[in-house]
Amino acid sequence: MVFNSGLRSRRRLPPGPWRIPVIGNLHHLGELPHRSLHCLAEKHGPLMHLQLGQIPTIVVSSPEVASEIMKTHDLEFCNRPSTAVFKKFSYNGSDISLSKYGEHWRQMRRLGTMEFFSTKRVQSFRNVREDEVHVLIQSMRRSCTQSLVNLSEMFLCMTNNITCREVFGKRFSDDGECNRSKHHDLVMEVIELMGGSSIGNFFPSLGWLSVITGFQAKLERNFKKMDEFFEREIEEHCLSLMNDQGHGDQQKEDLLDVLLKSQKDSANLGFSLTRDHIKAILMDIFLGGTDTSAAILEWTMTELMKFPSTMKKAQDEVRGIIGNKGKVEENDLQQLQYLKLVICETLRLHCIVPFLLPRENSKDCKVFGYDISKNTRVLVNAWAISRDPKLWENPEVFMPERFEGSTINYKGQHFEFIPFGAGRRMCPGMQLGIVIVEIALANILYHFNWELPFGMCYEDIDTTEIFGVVLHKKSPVCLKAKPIHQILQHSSAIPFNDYINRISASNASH
Ligand code: HEM
Repeated sequence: MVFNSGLRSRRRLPPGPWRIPVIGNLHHLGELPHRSLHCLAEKHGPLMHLQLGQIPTIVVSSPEVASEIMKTHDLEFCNRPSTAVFKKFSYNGSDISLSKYGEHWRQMRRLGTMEFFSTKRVQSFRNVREDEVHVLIQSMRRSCTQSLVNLSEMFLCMTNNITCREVFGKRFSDDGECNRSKHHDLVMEVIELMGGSSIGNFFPSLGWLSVITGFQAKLERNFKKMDEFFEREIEEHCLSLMNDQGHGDQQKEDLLDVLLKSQKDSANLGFSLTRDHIKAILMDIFLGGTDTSAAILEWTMTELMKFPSTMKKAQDEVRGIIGNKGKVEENDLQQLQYLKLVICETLRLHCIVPFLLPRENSKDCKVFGYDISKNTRVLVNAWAISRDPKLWENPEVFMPERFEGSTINYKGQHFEFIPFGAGRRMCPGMQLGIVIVEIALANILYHFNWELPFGMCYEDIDTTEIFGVVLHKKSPVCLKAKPIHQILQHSSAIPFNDYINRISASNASH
């Protein structure tokens, strides 16, 4: 079924409109023919028109057009589309990430920027992150004696625990291990639903079919559980604030404390913050903060295992700088310049939010000479842009050195590399997410040597990507961990640096 393109033909969009048979592909965004989109982009240029069901959509695959959309015409293109799933989980557009552009979004984004994404706030959670990384390292130590370490699973648990502590001031898996809690599973189900696609996303007039397929019921069930979880925590926090057991100390405040205080202080805030607004922001933080950092860690370890000399260089750096201090702390991160390049390269090669979040234009406009009608959906294919051979030398190769001395960074100024998006709707949680990745990665490289499971060689490492809102690895990263300090204990006569050299040499000989 093909509908009117919605694009006026004064200058036709090459090569379109492409009509993707979405009916056969409704289950999951991951099944959208992403790789073929990449090929089409290569063949047909930087701007492609697709007709996804009833929704006119353009896919942007070049930095020039991305810059037109997210810089020159940012104001016209900074709306988010409204789908059934987005509406539900954003409490009808009450949040930051999925709300329509306008006064409400501006107020919420300002509140976020001032109160929870600021450098000061990010630093106030330093202890939380360092504690949870310590828990991660201890859990890895315990599990590595018996079996392979499932890093994918542990990274997710760690990021979920960090988010819970930042938001609610407590951990939900209280056994002191890096384990799953029931909230963890719930968050993962919701993220999957967000990445999935119901028929209503592409054929709004057929939205009722979601009831028959069971999608609607699943949506309602998960939303209800998440909402009940938030309600319980809000009630508990309100009670403790009423009893004046709120911490008072800004260093110890959790994000829900901050939101509840802002709600009380609505005169200063300039608008009234409702309970739905608060729950919508909590949803943003859970969905934005959990899966993304875990996926970056998962891909970084995969690439480091594929490139042992890069692994050695990163380990040498961290061990050389930290010496026998026993752990990496956040104060040390500034010195770990190579580690930062490694993370940049992971973000380039495995763009974690491959299509960014979808945008929509609020009025008719002209981009690169093409007329684009109001309400056209825009997907920026940041994944394809950061692997484009016209922009990157050997784009499929993991090579952190390419960023050495380069002015290109991920802060939204360089459109060939936009893993956090750009413009008004750029990710505000970048700092919060990156510091988790840095501190966790630095510590796992410092504390362990990593080996592939017995009988496996580097060519066997699976790098198949699963496309959802977040780009995951098809198979989990399971590795053999050799704790450095155990080796040290067994031969205490040899100085630490000799050990480091010896261990690094054994790593390099792989
Ligand atoms: C570290 C990994 C992360 C990555 C790769 C990432 C990526 C993104 C991307 C690509 C967007 C869409 C930008 C656009 O449309 O131009 C986005 C938006 C957003 N992210 Fe992140 N993000 C990360 C971490 C976080 C964290 C930790 C939080 C919150 C705790 C967060 C909260 C948000 C919010 C609220 C938005 C919506 C902004 C708006 O629409 O105004 N993100 N993120």
